[in-house]
Amino acid sequence: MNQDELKALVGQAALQYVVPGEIVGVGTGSTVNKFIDALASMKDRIAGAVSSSVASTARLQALHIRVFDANDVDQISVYIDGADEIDPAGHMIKGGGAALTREKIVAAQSTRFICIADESKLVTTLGAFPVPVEVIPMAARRIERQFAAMGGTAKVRMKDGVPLVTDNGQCILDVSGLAIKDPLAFESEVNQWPGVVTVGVFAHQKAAVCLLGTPSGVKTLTF
Ligand SMILES: O=C[C@H](O)[C@H](O)[C@H](O)COP(=O)(O)O
Repeated sequence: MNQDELKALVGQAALQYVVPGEIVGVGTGSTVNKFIDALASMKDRIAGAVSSSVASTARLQALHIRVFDANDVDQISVYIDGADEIDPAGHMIKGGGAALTREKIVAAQSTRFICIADESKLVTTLGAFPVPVEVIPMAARRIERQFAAMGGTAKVRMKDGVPLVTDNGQCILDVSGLAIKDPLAFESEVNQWPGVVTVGVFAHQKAAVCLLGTPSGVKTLTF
């Protein structure tokens, strides 16, 4: 099975966590796209979705799945999203698709985070994947220096030759060279730096379950 097929496998498997009659929280990315496509098969049995990005909203709406504004919804039972890395405790790095801020908002609004990923995303220690951090552009240089003091190298994410602009009108720093041994402490610290909108370490909103796509099928990890 190739990586795309593994993503489709977990996207389909995530349907078992969707609560009929309710609104489901929907993440962003290539694995979530598989979930959204699978969700279309039960669109008449759910109330709709709260989406974490412009891209996921467009895909949901194209499949005639109703998308609610997060402000119009109270608690969500289940949030389904992918990850760039997940550790054995369910802490994750997210934001490879630049959607980390809205993802963290919808995850915070949800009771259970169900992570869907192919097995390449499971790591012992977070940090081999550069940590995405959404920042206010005028603070980017200062935040780069703060990461340098920690031993990391931060680079502004580019798209088509110019700094990428997120759905929230901000930019992304990708920080390499960090081995994140204490994800909770790391997330708390970076969150306090002026100009940081969201750090792409999800330790306070970690996964409750991870559906991991492997060549021998879906492996379920619970945390
Ligand atoms: O901003 C994007 C998200 O955090 C994605 O969920 C993450 O990058 C994983 O994406 P993919 O499923 O495409 O590997």
